[in-house]
Amino acid sequence: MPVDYFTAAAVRAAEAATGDLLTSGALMQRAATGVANVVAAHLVSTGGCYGRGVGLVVGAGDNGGDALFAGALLARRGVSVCAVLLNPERAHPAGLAALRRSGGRVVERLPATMDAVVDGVVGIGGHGPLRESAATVFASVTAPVFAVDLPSGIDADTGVVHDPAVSADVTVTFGVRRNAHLLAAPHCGRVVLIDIGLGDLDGADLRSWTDDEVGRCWPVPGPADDKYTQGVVGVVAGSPRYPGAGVLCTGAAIHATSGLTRYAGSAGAQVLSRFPEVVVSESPQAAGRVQAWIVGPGFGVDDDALARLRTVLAADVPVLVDADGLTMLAAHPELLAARTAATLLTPHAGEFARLAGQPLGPDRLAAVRDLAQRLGVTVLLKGRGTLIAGPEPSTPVIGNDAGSSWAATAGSGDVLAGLAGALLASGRSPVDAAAMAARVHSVAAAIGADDAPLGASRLLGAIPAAITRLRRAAGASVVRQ
Ligand SMILES: NC(=O)C1=CN([C@@H]2O[C@H](COP(=O)(O)OP(=O)(O)OC[C@H]3O[C@@H](n4cnc5c(N)ncnc54)[C@H](O)[C@@H]3O)[C@@H](O)[C@H]2O)[C@@H](O)CC1
Ligand SMILES: Nc1ncnc2c1ncn2[C@@H]1O[C@H](COP(=O)(O)OP(=O)(O)O)[C@@H](O)[C@H]1O
Ligand SMILES: [K+]
Repeated sequence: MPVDYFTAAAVRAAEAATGDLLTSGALMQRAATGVANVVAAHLVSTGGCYGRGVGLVVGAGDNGGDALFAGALLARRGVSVCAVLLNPERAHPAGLAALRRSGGRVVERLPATMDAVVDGVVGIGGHGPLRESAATVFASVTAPVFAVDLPSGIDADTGVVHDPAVSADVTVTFGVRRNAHLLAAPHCGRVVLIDIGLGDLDGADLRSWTDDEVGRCWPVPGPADDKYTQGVVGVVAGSPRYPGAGVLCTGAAIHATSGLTRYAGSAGAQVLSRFPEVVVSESPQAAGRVQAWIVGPGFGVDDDALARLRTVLAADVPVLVDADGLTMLAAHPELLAARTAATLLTPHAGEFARLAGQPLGPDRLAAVRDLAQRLGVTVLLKGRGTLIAGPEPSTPVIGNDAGSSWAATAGSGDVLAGLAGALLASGRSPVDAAAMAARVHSVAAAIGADDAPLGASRLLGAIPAAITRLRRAAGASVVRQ
C-alpha cells in the first residue's frame, strides 16, 4: 500500500464526520494519549519516566490542548511537567485544568535542562512563521523536540518551512498524514501516526511509494525473455564538451533493467570504453528501434542538438527529456504538441522555471501539478524532495524524500534520467517509472555514500545494491522469475 498524505481541509472534514467523537473531545483524548505514549517511550528508553523533566510549549488552539492533556498524562507517570503558555488567556481550559490537577506547573520559561520538549504551538490551524515569543522559547532548547501534529511554523498543505519554524526530532500525528510530513520531511524527524478512529480516507493530495512496492514492481527478466523483449532504451545524451553525461546516463540505464541499451551521440567511444555491452551509433536515426528514448543530459543547445530533440520527440514511443533538452523545449514548446506517446520531463528548479516561465516559488506541490497539467505531460521536479505529477488533475502527486542529501552532486541527475528512461522502456507508466527511479536513486545515494560525500560514478555503482535492497524489502512477494 502506498502512503497517503492529506490537506488540512480533508483532515478537518474527516474529523467532523466522526460527529460525537469530535464534539465529546474523544479525538483529542486519543491524540493526547498518543503524544504522551511516544514521549514516555523516549523517556523509558533513556532511563525511565519518574523524575524526568518535560516542557510543553502551548499555543492558543487545540494543538495546545493536545499538548496540555499529554502533559497531564505524563505528570501522572511521575514526570515533572512544566508548560509555557504563549497566550495564557486562550490556552485550552480543560487541558490546562487537567495539567494542573495532575501536578503539572505553568512557568514563565522552561528550565535549562529538560529531557524532552513538546511543541504544541500550532498544528493544522497554523499560518506563517513561529511568532517571536515561541521562537525565543525554542532558541534555547537542546532536548529532543516532539511536535504535536506538525512542527510549528510549517504549512500543513504546502510544507513551506517559514523562518523561524520548529525542527522536530519526532512528530506525532493523528488519523492520517498531512502533506507537510512528506514535503517538509527533514524538519519533521520520525513521524508517528496515531489511530484516532478516522478510518480510511479517500482523496489523497500526495502519495509516496513504499520500498517494498518499488521492489515488487521492479522489472526483472523471466524465463521467456531475451534482450529485446524487456524494452530497449535509447540514450541521446553527451556532447564533445560533456561526454560524461552520456556515460553516466547510459550506465544507469544498463544497471536499471536487463536487456539492451542503445547510445546515440558523439560520446560513443567513451561510453563503449566504460560499458562495452552498449550498442552505439552516431545519431538517433541510425540507432535502430527502441521502446523509449532519453534525451538531453549534457547535450548542448545548438542547432544539431535541437534537430536531434525534434527527431526523438517525433517518435511514437515514450520520451524522457532532461537537462539541455528541457532548455530547448522551453524555447520550443510546440515540439510537445504533436506527441502521441507519453512524455516525462525531469527538471531541477532552474529548468522548471524556464519551462514554467516563472520561478518555482515556495509551493512546489502546486507548481509541479500546474505545469504537468498545462503541458499535458508527466513532470518530475528534482531536489531533496522529488515531486512527480501526471497530466490528469484527479491523481495524487507522488513524492519521494531522499532521506539524505548525498545525491546533491554533479551528474546525479544524469543517473536519475538513465534509471527512469530504462523503466519507461520496460513499459512502466511515466509516473510509476519516475517514482521507482527516484526511490532507487535515493537508496543508491545512501548506500554509495556510506556517510561520506560521493560522486555520481559511485552513485551509479551503488544502483545494483539499491535494487537488491528494495527487492528484498518486497520479500516473498517478489514475482517468480
Ligand atoms: N479537531 C479535533 O478534534 C482534533 C484536533 N486536534 C488538534 O487540533 C489542532 C488544530 O487545532 P486548531 O484548529 O485549534 O488550530 P491550531 O491549534 O493549530 O492553531 C490555531 C491557533 O493558533 C493561532 N496561530 C495561527 N498561526 C500562528 C502562528 N504562526 N503562531 C502563533 N499562533 C498562531 C491562531 O490564531 C489560533 O488561535 C490539530 O493540529 C491537532 O493538533 C487533535 O486534538 C485531534 C482532534
Ligand atoms: N538536497 C538534495 N538531496 C537529495 N537529492 C538531491 C538534492 N538536490 C538534488 N538532488 C537530486 O540529485 C539529482 C541532481 O540532478 P541535477 O540537478 O539534474 O544534477 P546534474 O545535472 O549535475 O546531474 C536529482 O536526482 C535530484 O533529485
Ligand atoms: K505543533
